[in-house]
Amino acid sequence: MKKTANQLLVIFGASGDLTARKLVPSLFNLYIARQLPENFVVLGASRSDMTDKDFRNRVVLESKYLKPRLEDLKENYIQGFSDKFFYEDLGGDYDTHYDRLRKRVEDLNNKYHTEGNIIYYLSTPPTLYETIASRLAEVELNKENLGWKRLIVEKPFGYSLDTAKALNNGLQKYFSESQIYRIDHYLGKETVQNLLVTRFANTIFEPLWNRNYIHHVEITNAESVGVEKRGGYYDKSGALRDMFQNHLLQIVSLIVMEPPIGDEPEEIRNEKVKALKSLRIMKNDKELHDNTIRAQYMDSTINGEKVKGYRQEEGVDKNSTTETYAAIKFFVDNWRWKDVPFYVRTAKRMPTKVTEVVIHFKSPHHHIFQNSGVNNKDNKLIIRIQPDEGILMKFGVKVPGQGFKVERANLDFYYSSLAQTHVMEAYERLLLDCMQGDATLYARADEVEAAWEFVDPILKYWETGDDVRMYGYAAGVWGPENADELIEGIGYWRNPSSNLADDPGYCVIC
Ligand SMILES: NC(=O)C1=CN([C@@H]2O[C@H](COP(=O)(O)OP(=O)(O)OC[C@H]3O[C@@H](n4cnc5c(N)ncnc54)[C@H](OP(=O)(O)O)[C@@H]3O)[C@@H](O)[C@H]2O)C=CC1
Ligand SMILES: O=C1O[C@H](COP(=O)(O)O)[C@@H](O)[C@H](O)[C@H]1O
Repeated sequence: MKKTANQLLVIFGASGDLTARKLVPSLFNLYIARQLPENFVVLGASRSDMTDKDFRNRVVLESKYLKPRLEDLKENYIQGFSDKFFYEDLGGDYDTHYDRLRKRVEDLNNKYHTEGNIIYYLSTPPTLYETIASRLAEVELNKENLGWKRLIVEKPFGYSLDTAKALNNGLQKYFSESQIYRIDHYLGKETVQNLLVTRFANTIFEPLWNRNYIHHVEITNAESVGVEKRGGYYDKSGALRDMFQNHLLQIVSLIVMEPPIGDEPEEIRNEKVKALKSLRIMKNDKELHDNTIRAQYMDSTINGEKVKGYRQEEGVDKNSTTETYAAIKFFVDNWRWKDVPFYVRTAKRMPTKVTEVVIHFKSPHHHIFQNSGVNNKDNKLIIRIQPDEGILMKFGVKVPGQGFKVERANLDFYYSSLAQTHVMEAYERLLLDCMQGDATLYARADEVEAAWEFVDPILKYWETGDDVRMYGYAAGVWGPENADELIEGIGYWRNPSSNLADDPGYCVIC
């Protein structure tokens, strides 16, 4: 196990949803698992007027989100954990009181022997990221003369290519790139990391992982929920910015990348950047029109319950043109992937919550048996990112009896079968990595910018292009019917609810 140095974690936006729902519960799990360093304290900072005691009550003692894996351990650990939390009020706009913050940091450091090592976690609205970095620098809280300093930056990282570049430049004025950790919680998921192991630790997959054997790649990210209480944020973002630009392109980069020399952070990140830079950028309206589909969910009844349409959600403009569904077809311009289409879709209000990667292999080039290679019976490798994390391989077997009738069989691996292995939550894993100075699972500046380069023309086209359509789909179905037209020659996306049948099983919107 790697060593974790003594340190202080300063959370900006400490009164917010993310702190309570994800960050503190993850720290609690690390605490119970004895993975926090011996000397470790948390200083929360935000606009709200709170004492240390109020903050402890809010995020620890009275929190409904602290649910350790072994519930009966909670009572034994919660008081000790809570004693590690402190709070500093930063006033109205995160712009002032940094002398006071510095004094508090120094006092905590001296009292709790955290050796000058500090992580600053920016969990505020993104408009404040640069302000906070600059104010920290003004009071020299970015200096590494005593202990290291790291800055974790939450998503969204920019709103477009230009704003992402501006943010990178802004932060890099005060913190060096090696100090900046851009979080993407999908990279903290075990199954996303396992993409690398599946590819590069098995001789049975990597030789086939190219245009000679792969027909197309399909990625689905579906959520059954709508925008819930985040309508205000989501309406300014949409599916492409919220999920595709970051989480899904990270998955794409792990599928597309060349083998890294080793498992050092920069070796892996260099290959991911190369992969993202090889995505073919769509240049003209025709390409953008033919290869992208956007849609919004409409009101519907799911399991007898009435469900609002997107435009009726709280915080959403009644005439909103923000997409809750995005499906994109694209190509990767390099030696390995030439002419292999990638199909990626992400959406809210789908029939189920699922994220999966499907590698569709080519048909055998000569069909000896009657029905091999027909009715979509080609080999598939299905990597289930969530839920039921695991890997499913579909291959042809002979149907018992006379003749050579081919049917498809499954080889199925579930992560849960590794019973004694505890799978860390994404935020737990990512926080621990940053505490240990491992940036492998964080996005680098050029990686984020390369992802925006690909997404920017699509966003611009959707915002201002001619003949751009916004389709509707009833909440609870697999998106608009015409999204199937994107998939040439196959005619429909895989139905991820079913591992056995590949029939579309779609509801068509009236
Ligand atoms: N919540 C989530 O599930 C996820 C959140 N994120 C990102 O994490 C960050 C934090 O998210 P979340 O906790 O949900 O956000 P919240 O809206 O809950 O706000 C976080 C903090 O920011 C402060 N704040 C809110 N609005 C303003 C403002 N206009 N000016 C100054 N301070 C403000 C609040 O301080 P106070 O209340 O004290 O005034 C609060 O402490 C965001 O960048 C978000 O995009 C990323 C992934 C998931
Ligand atoms: O970043 C985000 O991710 C969640 C989905 O995360 P998951 O781990 O539950 O798959 C999504 O709901 C949210 O809109 C987005 O901001």
